[in-house]
Amino acid sequence: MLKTTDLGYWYDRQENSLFEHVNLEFKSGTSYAIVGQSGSGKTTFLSLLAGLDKPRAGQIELNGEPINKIGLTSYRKSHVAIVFQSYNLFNYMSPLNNLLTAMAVTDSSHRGDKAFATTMLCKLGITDEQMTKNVQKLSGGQQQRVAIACTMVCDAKLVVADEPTGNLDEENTKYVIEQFQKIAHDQHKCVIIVTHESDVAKACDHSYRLAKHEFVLEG
Ligand SMILES: Nc1ncnc2c1ncn2[C@@H]1O[C@H](COP(=O)(O)OP(=O)(O)OP(=O)(O)O)[C@@H](O)[C@H]1O
Repeated sequence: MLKTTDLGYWYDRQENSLFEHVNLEFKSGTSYAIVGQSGSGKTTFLSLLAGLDKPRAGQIELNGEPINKIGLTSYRKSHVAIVFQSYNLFNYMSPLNNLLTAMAVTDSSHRGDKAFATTMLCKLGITDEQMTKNVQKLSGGQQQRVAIACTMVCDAKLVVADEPTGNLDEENTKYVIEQFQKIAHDQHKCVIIVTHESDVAKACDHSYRLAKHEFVLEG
């Protein structure tokens, strides 16, 4: 589904590149973890895959089409759903309205379908009462589940997450990872998660370590 060819990125000078000549493939229906030391370039790599930044070298293709040809704005809108460590929800809205907004701004095929949004929130353990109160009144784990539900109601086939369990306790981490696995396997999406947590990496179908400017498959 997603393919990088000779991908390279550096902030100041090419001699200080974070990575170069990265040739990887990410498939639908599969989850991937990206691990590596702090500062190695994991978030930067994820931001390229998400179309938030442009590579310095090489290219990224979605189903054979370079994403810069699709146009990064339209690529992000139609094909990518992002989950952040800090949830990034509209904090003046309810969980339900967050989902309805996500569906509207991404032109989801479920746009306006309140029943569908309710079902997805319910699947993620958000109660009827929690769905309609301000999202800030929910715990961190519950808010992250709402953020994940947002990716489930969008049509985007690529779901990228940057440290999605960074603020969560063990129980919520386990739950969140189970949901990402369901998104990959049941919704047949490609899920790519940057993480520092070995349990999260182990739960994914494949894990790449970014070390010494290269991505190495670990498991
Ligand atoms: N806008 C920027 N300008 C210059 N250097 C940057 C910028 N953003 C990040 N960097 C540097 O690029 C390197 C990689 O950063 P990145 O955030 O991708 O690493 P990471 O592996 O995700 O780190 P962490 O695990 O700590 O989140 C770091 O050394 C960082 O200081």
